[in-house]
Amino acid sequence: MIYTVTFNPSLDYIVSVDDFMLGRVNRTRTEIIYPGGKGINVSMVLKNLGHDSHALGFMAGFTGQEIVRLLDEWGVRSDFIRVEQGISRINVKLRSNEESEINGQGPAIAEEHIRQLYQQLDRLEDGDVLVLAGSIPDVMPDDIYMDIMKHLSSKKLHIIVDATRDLLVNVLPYHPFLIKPNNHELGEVFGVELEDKEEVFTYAAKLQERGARNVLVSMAGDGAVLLTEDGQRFESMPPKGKVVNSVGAGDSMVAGFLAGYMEEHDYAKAFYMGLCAGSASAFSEELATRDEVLALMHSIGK
Ligand SMILES: Nc1ncnc2c1ncn2[C@@H]1O[C@H](COP(=O)(O)OP(=O)(O)OP(=O)(O)O)[C@@H](O)[C@H]1O
Ligand SMILES: O=P(O)(O)OC[C@@]1(O)O[C@H](CO)[C@@H](O)[C@@H]1O
Repeated sequence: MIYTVTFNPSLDYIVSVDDFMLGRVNRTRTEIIYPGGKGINVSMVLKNLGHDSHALGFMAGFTGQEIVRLLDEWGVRSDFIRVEQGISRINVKLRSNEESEINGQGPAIAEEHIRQLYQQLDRLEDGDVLVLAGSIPDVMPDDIYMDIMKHLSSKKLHIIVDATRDLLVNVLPYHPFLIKPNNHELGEVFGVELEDKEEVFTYAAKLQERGARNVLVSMAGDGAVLLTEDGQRFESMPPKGKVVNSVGAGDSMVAGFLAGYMEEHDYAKAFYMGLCAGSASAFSEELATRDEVLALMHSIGK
């Protein structure tokens, strides 16, 4: 079974505004609400790709209830731990001449809630996949993903981590199966700005030296690169298309990679399916569907 954990789910309020102006009353042209948070997006795209998963994490208040309801409607099984205080975030995604985002902090999670998560994770079995994705509420220590990996280290799991800075770096000694920073997040770890693919490979290799098994680095409109544990290197520009809504493109890439890997245990298939799932989400209002992903793979000869 695949499990995703989203510590900090959200309702994504995606609005488009023509010529947004700071300091003025702006009116939306379109508005839509989706359940969000990185692990949740991974679960939703996996569902679209034909793979069931179990979404775990924490939720609070009326927004939390709505996230669970929307996931249920999507056909994603979830078992979120309810936090009594505060509400799950509403993250604002503004589409105008540029894309801007305001992401909330999320409710505080108490020791007791973490204990409940550990109880759920103790049910994982050898061969299961665990996706730890997204930010954690501000008040939490940034070694929580590491602690979870340490706790589960006696099991043979495939653990995927999509996080930034210390939250990501701390897990490396526990050999995550896959990490997926974007090029800016990878650069941030080393205090450099990375645009060029060769440089990205160099720094991805440094994360492998520190313990990551496979390193997938997304580069938005410039595609992605992958360094595998068996020494293969893949790089590609994305398929062609018009960007409509890139929220969740990175999560779609993680879901596509996972689906491709599970279907054929082949890194090439995983890489291209990840790449095209990212682009398919970026090219449509909603998250990628299987047909869209396969059509884009076909368009690049994969
Ligand atoms: N403008 C674009 N054109 C084509 N493909 C894109 C574009 N933006 C994203 N993608 C696809 O999605 C993948 C992931 O995108 P990106 O690098 O933006 O991830 P991310 O920064 O983790 O995104 P997010 O945090 O919004 O989920 C890219 O590698 C690419 O395949
Ligand atoms: O604040 P975080 O946890 O880093 O990111 C949260 C978020 O921006 O990530 C998803 C897109 O990747 C959105 O659904 C969600 O709003």
